Amino acid sequence: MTTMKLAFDISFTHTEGKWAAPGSWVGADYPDVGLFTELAVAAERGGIDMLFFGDGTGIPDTWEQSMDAAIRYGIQWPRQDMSPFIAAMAQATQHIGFGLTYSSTYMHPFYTARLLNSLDHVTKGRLAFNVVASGRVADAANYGFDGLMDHDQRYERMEEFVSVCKALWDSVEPDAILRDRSTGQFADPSKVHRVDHHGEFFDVAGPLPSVPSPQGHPVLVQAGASPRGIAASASFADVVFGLGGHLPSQVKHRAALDDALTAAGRRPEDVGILWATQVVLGRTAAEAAARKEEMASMLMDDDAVGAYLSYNSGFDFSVLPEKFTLAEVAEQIAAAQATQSGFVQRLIARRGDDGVLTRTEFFEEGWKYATGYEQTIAGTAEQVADELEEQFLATGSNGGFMICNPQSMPSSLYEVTDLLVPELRRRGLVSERYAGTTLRENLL
Ligand SMILES: Cc1cc2nc3c(=O)[nH]c(=O)nc-3n(C[C@H](O)[C@H](O)[C@H](O)COP(=O)(O)O)c2cc1C
Repeated sequence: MTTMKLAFDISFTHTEGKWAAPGSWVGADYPDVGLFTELAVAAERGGIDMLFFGDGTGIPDTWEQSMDAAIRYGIQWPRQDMSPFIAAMAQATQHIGFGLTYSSTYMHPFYTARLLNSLDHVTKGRLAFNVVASGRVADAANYGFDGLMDHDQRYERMEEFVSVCKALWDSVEPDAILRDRSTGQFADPSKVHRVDHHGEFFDVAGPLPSVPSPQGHPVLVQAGASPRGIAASASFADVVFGLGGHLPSQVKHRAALDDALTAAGRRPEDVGILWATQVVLGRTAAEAAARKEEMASMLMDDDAVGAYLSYNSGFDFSVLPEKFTLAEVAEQIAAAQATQSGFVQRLIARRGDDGVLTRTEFFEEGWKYATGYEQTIAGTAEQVADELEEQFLATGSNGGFMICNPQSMPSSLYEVTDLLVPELRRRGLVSERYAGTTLRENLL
């Protein structure tokens, strides 16, 4: 049987009030590298295939065009560049992989390809690159853009970005380095090639001034969920990061990806989806249910919720009237070239798009979305495993789960490694040990 892969997204261990949650950041403050290293060691001991870090570089300021709410409440901010942290975590571990995010909308492929090549060396072949098409205005302003690039153009740029990275990673052939002490020849010039790329977005000469890394190319991850985003996944992703928590949407996403892969001349069975999934585990169902309720009870101010939603959608929800329909909001979001997936689409999937909603209802739903309350699977290890098994089977047993948004760290990780993983292993759903030495061998 194909086994389920397990990744753990620890991008947000400290934002949205989680820095102060019981059991969180005990004895350490974000971004203490010691706690991250402790997490990596514990995740590896518990059989997690990959620790994952999303990224965003702006302070949310879409809400009322101000960053005050985000700073006051610690909404999606602060965020470190995780690459040096991954280098540290890799030194304390041997098997677990690391997923690092950079934006193809703002970064340059030469710099990125070179950095990721070095990280693949430092991790000994345990690196994944999550390529994102940033849909956040606050990020744009850091890179000299005064607004968002057109939605589909972000994906045109992403595809070119990735093809340049791949050409650079291939520009030094795996056997180009000779290190022949007897002749003094270091490398074979016939195996090092210029790239000479001239495209719509980038001009890059190459080659990469680097030694080929253990994986050659890091594992490529992509998360776009719109039709154009899925087409981009189909063109290059090794594994897709998909929104979980709503099985009918997941089944649709899987089918759309399969069609896009076939159209791109690739085999659907070669590209798994890791479903973003939130879990709360308890030794009893009642304990888990009570802990899930704690998530929603830690109520945040409307400003904090608005800062979160507006940043992630690229749309200022403070302009909403007292009453509106979701169809009207979705239309305004599309007109603003903001993301076409996420909270509003999720709400439409649940409630339809023609019912009237008040602002208060919208922000209550928004807080549940921000905390992941609605889609959190709470229960004993057996109950959570039942749910994951059902989702895995219904989506083609291809990929696995990205456990996201832990309530508190490190305690939420220990619940997964100590309660859930043993149950999934007992069912033969998760393998007993790492299959190989590189992330590509373990995750794909
Ligand atoms: C599961 C998931 C994770 C994402 N992670 C990030 C991230 O870490 N940083 C970021 O800038 N964008 C992230 N995105 C945003 C996507 O890269 C993309 O911009 C967004 O989904 C809009 O594209 P779409 O309309 O094709 O979905 C994520 C999206 C999804 C669905």
